[in-house]
Amino acid sequence: MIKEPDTLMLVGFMGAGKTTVGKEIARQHHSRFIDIDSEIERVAGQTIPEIFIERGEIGFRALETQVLASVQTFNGVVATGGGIVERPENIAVLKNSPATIIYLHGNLESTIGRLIIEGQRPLLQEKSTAEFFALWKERDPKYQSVANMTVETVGKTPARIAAEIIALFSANEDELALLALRSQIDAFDRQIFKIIAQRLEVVSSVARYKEKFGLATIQTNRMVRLRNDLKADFALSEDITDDMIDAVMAILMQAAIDKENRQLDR
Ligand SMILES: Nc1ncnc2c1ncn2[C@@H]1O[C@H](COP(=O)(O)OP(=O)(O)OP(=O)(O)O)[C@@H](O)[C@H]1O
Ligand SMILES: O=C(O)C1=C[C@@H](O)[C@@H](O)[C@H](O)C1
Ligand SMILES: [Mg+2]
Repeated sequence: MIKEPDTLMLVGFMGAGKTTVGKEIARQHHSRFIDIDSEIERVAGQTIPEIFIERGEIGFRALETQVLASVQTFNGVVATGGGIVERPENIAVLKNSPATIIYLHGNLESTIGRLIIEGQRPLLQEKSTAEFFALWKERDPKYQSVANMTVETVGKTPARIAAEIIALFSANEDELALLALRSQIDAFDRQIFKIIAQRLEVVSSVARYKEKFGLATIQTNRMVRLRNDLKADFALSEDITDDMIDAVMAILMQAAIDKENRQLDR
């Protein structure tokens, strides 16, 4: 299916990284890139916020449908706008498209965080958090329904996501389901290590506290209690065994002790 598509189209919620990752795929793969939002701005001679103000969302969606039709055989990477699945006629175009369509899946928390930093998206300004969440839930199955493959983006850099997508070009049809699952696993691994890094940041503050009050780095009672509490909390899980908790906590605690000792120069 994926084999070096003439047209690779990215869909997903606003802020999922379609523009950023699309440009990165084009850079790494030496292909061309087009962004439907930029094309709309070029055709209209206005920015997206201006189009929303002057023509309303309906006017914007009409332009979007027009531009979507014009990029169906674009030779390269196409980044769509987050609302490309809003109109049923666009969904029909995407379902019948000769393009290979990838859904860049993310999570609401990181997406909203990025969009707030950026501003710019009219729908973000006018919707409450609850409405935004509802929009997310409503669009997710629509992106799934038009995509040939879903790539999980949480915790991954744009360069990593781009490389993952390029690697799909040499995969055969049978491998795609497996690669979609691995895409999720790779995202979890990144999240796990990000949380470990955050845990170690807190360890730094603990070290400063211990220094201030002259406490020992190793608090044996707490280390034992921590493991026992975790074992109790995960007692019903078949996968998180006591042995696993002991092994993982041994690594985390050693990393914490090393960090505290480095920091306190002990
Ligand atoms: N994987 C990522 N990790 C960190 N930041 C990212 C990632 N992907 C995108 N970003 C950042 O998030 C912001 C939004 O990204 P981008 O504009 O590519 O989203 P989009 O999917 O094209 O959104 P829209 O549907 O509104 O066009 C940008 O500031 C970008 O740098
Ligand atoms: O999610 C949406 O509906 C939108 C996303 C952006 O890409 C722009 O197309 C516009 O801000 C609307
Ligand atoms: Mg974009």
